[in-house]
Order: sequence, then structure tokens, then C-alpha cells
Amino acid sequence: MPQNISKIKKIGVLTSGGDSPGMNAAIRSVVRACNYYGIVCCGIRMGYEGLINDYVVELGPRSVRNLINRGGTELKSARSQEFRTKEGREKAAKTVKKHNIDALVIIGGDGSFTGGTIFQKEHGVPFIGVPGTIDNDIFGTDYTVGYDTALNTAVDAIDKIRDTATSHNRVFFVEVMGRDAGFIALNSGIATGALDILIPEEKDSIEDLFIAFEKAQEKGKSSSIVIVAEGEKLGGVYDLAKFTKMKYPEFDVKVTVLGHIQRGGSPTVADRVLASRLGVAAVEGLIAGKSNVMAGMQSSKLVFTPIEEAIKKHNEIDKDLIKVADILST
Ligand SMILES: Nc1ncnc2c1ncn2[C@@H]1O[C@H](COP(=O)(O)OP(=O)(O)OP(=O)(O)O)[C@@H](O)[C@H]1O
Ligand SMILES: O=P(O)(O)OC[C@H]1O[C@](O)(CO)[C@@H](O)[C@@H]1O
Ligand SMILES: [Mg+2]
Repeated sequence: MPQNISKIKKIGVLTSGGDSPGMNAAIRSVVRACNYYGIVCCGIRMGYEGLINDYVVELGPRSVRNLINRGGTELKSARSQEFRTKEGREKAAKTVKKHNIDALVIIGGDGSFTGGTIFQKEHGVPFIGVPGTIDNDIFGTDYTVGYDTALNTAVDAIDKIRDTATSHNRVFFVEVMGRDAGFIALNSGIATGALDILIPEEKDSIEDLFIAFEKAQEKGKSSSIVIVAEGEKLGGVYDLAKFTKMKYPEFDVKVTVLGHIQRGGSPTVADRVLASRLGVAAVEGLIAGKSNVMAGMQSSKLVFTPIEEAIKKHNEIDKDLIKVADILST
């Protein structure tokens, strides 16, 4: 076991924002890496709520056994309103001081990293972020922990919808998650052969959707699936279904909202490996004196990105993929 000669003797780990499959694998990785380097590891339960209310538990390597395959987050997560206030963060700083925590590993999305940055500026607590969100919208990593599992869950569900859509010659509008991001929608749409894919990053029009339906009819397609990201600017799935029915009364139109099913379940191999690599990287980064950075993988290489960049620049949708989707739906 290597000797820890860095200033970091105790690390706190928390999960924050929407949970994502693989967060448990990331927690396990942080705990085991701390143990390997002779650092005490504390789990903070319920994200920033746990920092404010002193929900702190010491975690050893055996306390994270049988965790790598489990969905959700064993530490629980929260969207803490109190942490958004100065007073809330002052309480959180007292907890950090009380437990002699030298640094934090924050597993979450852009909001969680924003909270961590403000906390670091106000109270000087170093931290490294691990991108854990199904949305895949964080700059500085090709994939976020949980995205691959969520995508596969969505594809599995849409395949099933296709079976019944085909049997009844129906049009389905399927809503997938992504408040501001279309990664799940675009990739699940390509993977399931959707007629059209509507995402917040693109300017869509109802006329283009109707043209797609008409082309499909000309080609003799008897059923269609349209994938709609939750944050689609054109309108929600119910409105889209209503307008479609008004335009084509002969269509048998149905709506399915996949919802939180996409956030649960056992993580895929890709998510387990990604979470494991990033958890170790976060601990090693803190030992090396890094802070206010996010650990991510770019083209199979570990990269630390300044957290401000990770928050401000969003992962961009690949225009080539949009073209592929258009070509293949004809
Ligand atoms: N400006 C801010 N100041 C202080 N804390 C913040 C700020 N923004 C976010 N946070 C904290 O981070 C938490 C998580 O943020 P948010 O709900 O945006 O989720 P996220 O981390 O972006 O994950 P996801 O988008 O995957 O759900 C918030 O509930 C809040 O406690
Ligand atoms: O479960 P909540 O808090 O309603 O959050 C839902 C949001 O969280 C996400 O799943 C990201 O974690 C988004 O895709 C979705 O819009
Ligand atoms: Mg977010």
C-alpha cells in the first residue's frame, strides 16, 4: 500500500441531483481508492442536505461490498434548496470542520458542481467532481455515469412499444428524459428506427413533422414512432399528439412517457467501468493537490477539466448523428 504524504487525510463523498445508475459504483471506487492510499473516507448522505444536517458516516472498503451492480445511490441524493442559501452553506461548512474533512468528491451534474464551486469559494473546501447524470450534458467527458444505462433502458422500452405499434398500425409519441439535453432522445431514436426525433438543441417545426408522416404514408409505413426529449421546445408529447390527431383524424395516436424508469436499474458494464475509473481518478487528483476540476474520459483518456468549463460549456449534439437519423428514417 502506498504511503499517503499529501495533506489530504480525510475525504467526504456525496451524490447530488438526480440519481443515475453507476453512482454506487463511483461511491465504491472512491471508498476503495481512499483505503488504498491510506485516507479516511466519509459518506455524506442525501447530497448537500447531509452536509447541512451532519448526516456523515465513515465508510470502509467492506461497507461498499455488493454495491457495484446496484442502481440508485446508497448514499441517497437530494436537490437541496437550503444549500442554495449562504446560511445553508455555513451550516455545511460547520459539518466539514467538525469531521475534519479535507476535501470532497462530488458525484452529480452541473447543478451539483455549481454548488460545490460556490462552497469552495466561500469556505475553501477543495473538491473534485465526478459527472453522474443520465443526461450526458456535461462538457469535459465523452460520457457521464448513468447515461449508457439510461439509454439502454429507453431502447429496451421503445423496442417493446414498436411491437404493439406495428400490431395496431399506430403512431406513438414517446417522451424520454432530458430537461435540456437531447442525447437520450437522439441516440435511442437512431437505435430504434424512429420516424422523427425532437430535441431541445434543434429548431423543430410541426410542419416538418407532418411532412415526415406524409412521406412515411407514401412509402407504405403502417406505424411510426416519434421520440421527443422532455425539454423539446415545440411542445410536450401530449400537445404534439393532439395536433397530429387534428391534422390526421384517421391516425390512431398514442403517447408513452418513459419517465423515471430511465433513472433506475443495474448499471451497464460501460457505466460500471467509467464510474470505477473516475472514482479512483478523483481521489488521486485530490492527493495530487487538484481542486475545482472534474474527472472525465475523453477518447479513452482521463482528463481533468476546470469545473467552470464543465458547467458552462454543455456537451454538444453531434450534427452528423442528426444527419444519420434523417437519412435512415426515409
Ligand atoms: N447556484 C447554486 N448554488 C448553490 N447550490 C446549488 C446551485 N445550483 C445547484 N446547487 C445544488 O446542487 C443540487 C443539485 O443540482 P441540480 O438539481 O441542478 O442537479 P444536477 O447536479 O445538475 O443533476 P441532474 O441535472 O442530473 O439532476 C441542487 O439541488 C442544489 O442543492
Ligand atoms: O426526478 P426529478 O427531480 O423530477 O428530475 C427529473 C430530471 O432529472 C433528470 O433525470 C436528470 O437527472 C432529467 O433528465 C430530468 O428532467
Ligand atoms: Mg443538471
